[in-house]
Amino acid sequence: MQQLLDKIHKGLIVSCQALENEPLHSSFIMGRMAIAAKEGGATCIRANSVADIMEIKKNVDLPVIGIIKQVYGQNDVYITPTMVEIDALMETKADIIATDATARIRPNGKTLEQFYCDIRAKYPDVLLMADVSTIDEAVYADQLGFDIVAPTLYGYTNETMGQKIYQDDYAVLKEIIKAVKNAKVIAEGNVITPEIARSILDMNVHAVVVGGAITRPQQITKRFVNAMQK
Ligand SMILES: CC(=O)N[C@H](C=O)[C@@H](O)[C@H](O)[C@H](O)COP(=O)(O)O
Repeated sequence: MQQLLDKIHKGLIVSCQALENEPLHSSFIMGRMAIAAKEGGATCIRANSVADIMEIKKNVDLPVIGIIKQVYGQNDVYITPTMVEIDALMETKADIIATDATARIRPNGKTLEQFYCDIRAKYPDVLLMADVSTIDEAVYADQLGFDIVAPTLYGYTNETMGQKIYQDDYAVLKEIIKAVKNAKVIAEGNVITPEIARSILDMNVHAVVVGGAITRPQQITKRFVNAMQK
């Protein structure tokens, strides 16, 4: 466990994800993305779905943070929301499992605390990453016993919609780093330039996750087009 955390310390984690509605949706392509990330120096991959994780593990020997994005009806919790997705991720031998750790009630009516206890009862040793959206949620996830806390959902909940990690001189991230006592803090979400990644690394985070700015060409293209139209 500690060995794995050491391995990813201060490194770049590349999120290789493309949902059904995205142009690169394909496990084959995500596997190639992971190879490219490794060639570039990434220390870890974050990936969504059993198929993508299996393909990525076939192609690279880097640790993988596994998630399953699954929407249940009208419920807003979609990152590894229930035990069904945890069980499936355990089968893939994902090295770390990430889940929504916001204060929202989960699809099956469970609170985060109930869900956390269920996971720990069944898989006591799994490395768990909490995807949170606020400072309070980061503190709570740390108190529950999550190994890693990340502001992945900052900007994606009703309370935080549209906020970006780099705004206000990284105020929210800085507060999370200060408030979290035991878990490792990993920066994730809207790290869109190497300069932002560098600034964040200097703030005593364990590692940095970059997704779209590396693996979503539609986002990269848009950023160029927007800049050129100014
Ligand atoms: C909010 C949500 O569902 N985030 C997802 C979580 O896994 C991914 O779609 C993001 O790409 C990932 O968090 C990395 O962030 P960014 O792509 O901004 O570097």
